[in-house]
Amino acid sequence: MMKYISTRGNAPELSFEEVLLTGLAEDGGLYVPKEVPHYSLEEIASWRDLPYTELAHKVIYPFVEGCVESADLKKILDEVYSGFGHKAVAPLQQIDHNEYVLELFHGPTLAFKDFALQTLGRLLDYVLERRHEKVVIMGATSGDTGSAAIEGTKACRNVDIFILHPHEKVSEVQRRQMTTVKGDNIYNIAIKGNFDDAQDMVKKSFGDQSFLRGERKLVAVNSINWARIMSQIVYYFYSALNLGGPLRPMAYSVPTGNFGDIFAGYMAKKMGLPIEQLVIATNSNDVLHRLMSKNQYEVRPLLHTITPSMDIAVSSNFERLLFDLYDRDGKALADLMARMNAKQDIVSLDEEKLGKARQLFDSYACDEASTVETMKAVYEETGYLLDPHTAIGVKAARETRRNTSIPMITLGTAHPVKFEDAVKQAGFDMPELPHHLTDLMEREERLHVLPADLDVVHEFIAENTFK
Ligand SMILES: Cc1ncc(COP(=O)(O)O)c(C=O)c1O
Ligand SMILES: N[C@@H](CCOP(=O)(O)O)C(=O)O
Repeated sequence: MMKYISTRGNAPELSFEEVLLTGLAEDGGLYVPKEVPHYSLEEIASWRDLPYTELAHKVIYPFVEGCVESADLKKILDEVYSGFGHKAVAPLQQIDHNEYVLELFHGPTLAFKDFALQTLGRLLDYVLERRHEKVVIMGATSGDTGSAAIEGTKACRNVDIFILHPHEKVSEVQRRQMTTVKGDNIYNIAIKGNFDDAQDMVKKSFGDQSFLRGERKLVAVNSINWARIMSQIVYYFYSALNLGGPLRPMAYSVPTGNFGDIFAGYMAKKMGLPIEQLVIATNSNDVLHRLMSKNQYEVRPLLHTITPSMDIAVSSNFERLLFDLYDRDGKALADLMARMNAKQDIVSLDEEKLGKARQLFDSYACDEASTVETMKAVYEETGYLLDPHTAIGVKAARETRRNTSIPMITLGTAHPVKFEDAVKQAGFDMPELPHHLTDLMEREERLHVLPADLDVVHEFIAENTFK
């Protein structure tokens, strides 16, 4: 059975089931697998003809073995991916010679989050029914995680879900995708603050769960929950196998905020998939690009951009990478994280560790003008409209590419229909909403605007959970 350990080295080892039912570790760290499964090129090559769902089972099962029966996992994955709007689940779109966009927006909420959150919702139901327990979910969103988490868990009988988004800082489609879902167990909280405030409140809540009166566990739906990362690894294998991998290497450019999606790519590489290049593509909230290029970690005030989902300053999953860079030394990492989280000083990494990071990753920060230019350029070249987050990935791919004979795959993280401001700025008409969302703009909304005050939020959650 797979065991999970905390990046800060001072929390109990957990099983998958326990990791699924938590968020941060007791010591404030993030859970990672104690040992990562590794596959030979021959073994990976033998998965070449598998449809997405079967490949997902191959990749995910070792992480959940002992907690989820193989046949039950198969049933869950069949259900999840048969609900996607494209038969290939994650199709590749070619935009130039050896250059591709991996379309990850064919799930119900039109962003890559559906891959993991549809699965996570069903896994939660599976274990909570067995345990006869109810939980409270608290999630922070800069636009996409929220709706995907609500869609993924709305049918769960044993869950109350509270999603915090930054008030007036997500797109209208994103907000409506969250606030129009009907359900007595769904609560949308618009925080008068930014995404980092919301994420900070969620993280602090794991440290002190007294507001749940010892009656409920708190569960995370953000990528601090390992179950999110696990499902996101699959599409790296799927896309590589579709382009001749693992017998030839691939390069990936990943629009990055919380570092979850690109960390999944790093995991795929650790598991044996030949990945030659991983590009961290950021918007003007470029804390990771500044760290990678100048060795200066400095959290600056958050900027509100036309790529709201990437408006994130504290990139949670980077800690999981640092844990590996610091040779899985929990004590060293706890010290480093204390300095990084103090936000008073500019923190530098040990040069040798930074060197390792630079071997693994390139980085690029794309401003709004270049984002819009890239949307226009790719449309002119191919007739294909990118969402602005994906455009950042494409721009970063083109600026940092090391070897043009290796396929470069940008993760297409969302559908452009979610981002009217960017689409209009680039001079395009809005694409139509897909069939299941055609009346989205007429549906009734439900949300609660609250100050960015943790006590007020806890009071609201307790009031509604125990009413
Ligand atoms: C559309 C879109 N692109 C990119 C990202 C960044 O992904 P990550 O936070 O996993 O780095 C997000 C949000 O997380 C997103 O919603
Ligand atoms: N970009 C996300 C922010 C949260 O990231 P997560 O992957 O950790 O859930 C969003 O759109 O909500």
